[in-house]
Amino acid sequence: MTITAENPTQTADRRVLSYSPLPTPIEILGELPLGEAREALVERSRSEIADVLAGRDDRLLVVVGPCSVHDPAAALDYAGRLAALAREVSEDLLIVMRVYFEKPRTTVGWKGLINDPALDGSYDIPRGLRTARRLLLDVLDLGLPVGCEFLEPTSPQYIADAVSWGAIGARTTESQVHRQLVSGLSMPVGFKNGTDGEVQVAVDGCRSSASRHVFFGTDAEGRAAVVETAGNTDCHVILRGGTGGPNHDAASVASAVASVAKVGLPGLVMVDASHANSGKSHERQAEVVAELAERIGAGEDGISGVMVESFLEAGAQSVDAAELVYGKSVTDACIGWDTTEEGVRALAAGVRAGRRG
Ligand SMILES: O=C[C@H](O)[C@H](O)COP(=O)(O)O
Ligand SMILES: C=C(OP(=O)(O)O)C(=O)O
Repeated sequence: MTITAENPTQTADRRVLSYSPLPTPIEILGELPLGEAREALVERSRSEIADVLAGRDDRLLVVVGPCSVHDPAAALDYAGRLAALAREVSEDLLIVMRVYFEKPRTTVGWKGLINDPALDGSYDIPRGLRTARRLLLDVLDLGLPVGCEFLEPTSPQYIADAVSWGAIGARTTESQVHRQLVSGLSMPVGFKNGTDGEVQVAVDGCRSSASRHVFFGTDAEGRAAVVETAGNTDCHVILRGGTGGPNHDAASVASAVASVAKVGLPGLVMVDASHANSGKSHERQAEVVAELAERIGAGEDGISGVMVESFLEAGAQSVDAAELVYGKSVTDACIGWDTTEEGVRALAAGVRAGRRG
């Protein structure tokens, strides 16, 4: 039998339907360059975020924005409002916009704007990469740093230069592939606790990613490559609750802080007000944000950051709806803009009160 690229062997790829080439990272970066002004913002904000996460800056990091981006225009509209709010509270809060393009699913579902930008199963990933990168540049132009979850091991090659903070989700926090990836990322990265509520896997993720790793990857030309990384020492834990219930309460935070401190990490964690900490209810999420603001104001230490899922409209809608409501999440329910302003201002007031106390 003749060995060809289309038919390299009889026994492999029996379930692969097709391969189609992606543009290389260098092509996309060349089409949509970061440029000096945005680069300066990314550099500055990464270092400010690292300072907050290590307790060298007494502000609170707030990663806030839609559960997922499905409509770049609505995301940019949101970014314009958030940029103004971020300026208003900048003495107390360091605001990073959640601009999530990759969605890890419990089973199956829409996997985000990069995977399926038309939301219709056409999976135009090259278009998704370009749309995502364009949006990142546009958000940076508003003066707002951006946070993304990294899911596909090669996607950071196309966008990570524009990202100031990264996340590894609950479903991948225990994955060696993702820990290796983080070890080479240039920005601070948060590891979520596992979906079962286990915090140690996130602590282990931080420890693993702080190390040098050698692994399979791709280079900027899109070639398969051996990647060697130096390790990322700016990693932290995110408490998102689990199947056993929430873990945003003071006792859970103190216990997580003890776990991170035990391995020599700064004794600080981020608390996700959404996901299993809100039972995916946006109404409950607003209450969790208010509770966290109150506790920070009362002098509780240990919380360096808060994550909030927020969009223009409250709630969520099905991605399959015939007509989508503008500015409403197609994944998890988000708090709406008015509630977001209230919550962010409450967190800022909490930080001020905590400093006085
Ligand atoms: O943040 C988003 C979701 O919680 C996550 O992607 C899992 O979603 P699913 O359980 O609807 O698949
Ligand atoms: C998927 C997310 O969260 P988690 O990994 O905590 O479920 C998310 O933050 O979008």
